[in-house]
Amino acid sequence: MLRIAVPNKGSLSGPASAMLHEAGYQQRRESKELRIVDPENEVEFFYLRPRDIAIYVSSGRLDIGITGGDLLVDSGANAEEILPLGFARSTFRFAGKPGTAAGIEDLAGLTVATSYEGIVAKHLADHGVDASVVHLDGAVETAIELGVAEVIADVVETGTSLRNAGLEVFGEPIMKSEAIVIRRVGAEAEEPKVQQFLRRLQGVLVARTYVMMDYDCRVEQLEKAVALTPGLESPTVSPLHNEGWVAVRAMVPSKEAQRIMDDLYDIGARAILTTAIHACRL
Ligand SMILES: Nc1ncnc2c1ncn2[C@@H]1O[C@H](COP(=O)(O)OP(=O)(O)OP(=O)(O)O)[C@@H](O)[C@H]1O
Ligand SMILES: O=P(O)(O)OC[C@H]1O[C@H](OP(=O)(O)OP(=O)(O)O)[C@H](O)[C@@H]1O
Ligand SMILES: [Mg+2]
Repeated sequence: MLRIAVPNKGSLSGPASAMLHEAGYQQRRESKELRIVDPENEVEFFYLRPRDIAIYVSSGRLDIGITGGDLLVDSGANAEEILPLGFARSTFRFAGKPGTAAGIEDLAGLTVATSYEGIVAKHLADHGVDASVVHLDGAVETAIELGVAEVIADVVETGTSLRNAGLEVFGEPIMKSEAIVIRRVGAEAEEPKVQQFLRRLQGVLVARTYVMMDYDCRVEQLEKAVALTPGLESPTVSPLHNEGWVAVRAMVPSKEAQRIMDDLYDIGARAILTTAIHACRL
């Protein structure tokens, strides 16, 4: 049975469970459940603190985990990313009161408050900057106002939390992060159950980012049309009853669907339809 760690709280928890559900796995019904077995799919899910997931996975007792890229780096655990999941996207940045610092080189002798001590200490060391790091569990934006630190390093998504605290980011982003699937470094890469799990999640990612597009066009316009809708491998082209016309079917990125429909219309394609993809295996 495949043993998988899933975040039990925070920003990663809801989207991770939703994605697993979409991939056909049973998920817990109540937020207090710590583990559930999905016998049909031969998978056991363990609901753990996002911060602890890389540690469990690196121990080898759990096969796979879903966590944040930043949390993996912060943990220093012997685990690696095997699939990016496209949600919980954020950057990790330094911030302070306006005028405090312009870049990492200005941090020498200052104190940085963060919940991600592993990332920050390594980043400072890599840049040869001698600053102190104080660990706080959360709400680090308040640390400056309360005199615990001059600077913070934290997750930034919209920047609202920083603005509300009167703080500004400075310097280069320390890292980018998103939700990822991780495995222990050195684990058997070709394990069929793991591969099947990854294919299912990839299917969800594709179904979320692509739509199916169908249209009719004149044979003379086919080359131009196919250039607009190359599909993942190659589009399906079928003859129509009316001579000189073909029907074309291809997957296109959902974000570009409207523009592609306009462009197809302009070259004479008609009956242009898009339909949602509910699931897929590439
Ligand atoms: N506002 C946000 N937008 C996007 N991703 C976020 C946001 N806040 C945290 N994350 C991501 O979620 C992960 C942090 O998980 P965590 O469970 O600590 O979230 P949390 O919401 O801060 O919960 P907690 O209350 O335990 O601090 C990290 O990978 C981080 O990049
Ligand atoms: O840029 P924003 O969109 O404002 O998002 C970033 C904020 O979200 C997270 O906080 P969270 O709500 O998890 O609280 P915490 O600090 O207690 O972890 C993070 O620590 C930042 O404070
Ligand atoms: Mg948090």
